[in-house]
Amino acid sequence: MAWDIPLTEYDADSAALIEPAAGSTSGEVPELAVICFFRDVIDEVCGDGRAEVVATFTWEHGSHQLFSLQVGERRVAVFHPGVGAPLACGLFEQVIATGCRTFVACGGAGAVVPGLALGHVVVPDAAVRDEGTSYHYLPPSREVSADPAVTAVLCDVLDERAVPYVVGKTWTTDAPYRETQAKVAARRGEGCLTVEMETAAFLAVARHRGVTFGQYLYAGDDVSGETWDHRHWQTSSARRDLFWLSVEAVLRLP
Ligand SMILES: O=P(O)(O)O[C@H]1O[C@H](CO)[C@@H](O)[C@H]1O
Ligand SMILES: O=c1cc[nH]c(=O)[nH]1
Repeated sequence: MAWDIPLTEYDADSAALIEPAAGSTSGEVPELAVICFFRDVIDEVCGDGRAEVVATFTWEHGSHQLFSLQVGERRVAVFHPGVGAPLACGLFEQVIATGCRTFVACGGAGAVVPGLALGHVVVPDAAVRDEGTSYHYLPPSREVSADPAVTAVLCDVLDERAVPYVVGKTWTTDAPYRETQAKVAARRGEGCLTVEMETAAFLAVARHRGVTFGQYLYAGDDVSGETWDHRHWQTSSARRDLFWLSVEAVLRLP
């Protein structure tokens, strides 16, 4: 059955009316950036003047700061993208327009497969596009893949640090409260390890804008069983570790 769905009407030919504006900057913007979903870790690492604020992006709900963090001899930008693909990609677009070119994101995700322990690291090499944002950046397709060269660098960092991980597909959804048992089983059947809300869209924007992007996820809550297991996933110590692994990875990306 063919459905008449607006999201399939990708327009590759005409220019957008609104281009993302660079944020007003108050310092030098690093080319390397970590997109960090963990507010607690950003506060700990960048808060109270520990990193310089080099740009601010204001949306209706509030402001997002772009930090410049000194790491050894180099500087890495850090920002929280908000939750969900439209907002996260809006911020991603603005940060690209402000000058960052190479990105590693770190975030949490639900475990779709049983046995993925809390905190276990997942490197997504593809994402199922069960969200809307990516369809405005790439022609319709079921999945979008990550850049294998970037995935290889992210894996090298984990190998060198002896961090256990798995490489695989993630399911990007817009509706975390509509992860039904049947949907979870179907996504598991097509090879998904995790579910989250941004990866497919980030990959699509990165490809459209020609910037380098990779992502680390950690297994948080568990949606693989008959009932949801919260696992207190937002208290996992994996978050801080994943942030610093992301810093290390972005410093290695060309
Ligand atoms: O913990 P983070 O990385 O935010 O990840 C997941 O959790 C949020 C939903 O609660 C979405 O952002 C989803 O991707
Ligand atoms: O989108 C998400 C994120 C975490 N856990 C879920 O079950 N879904």
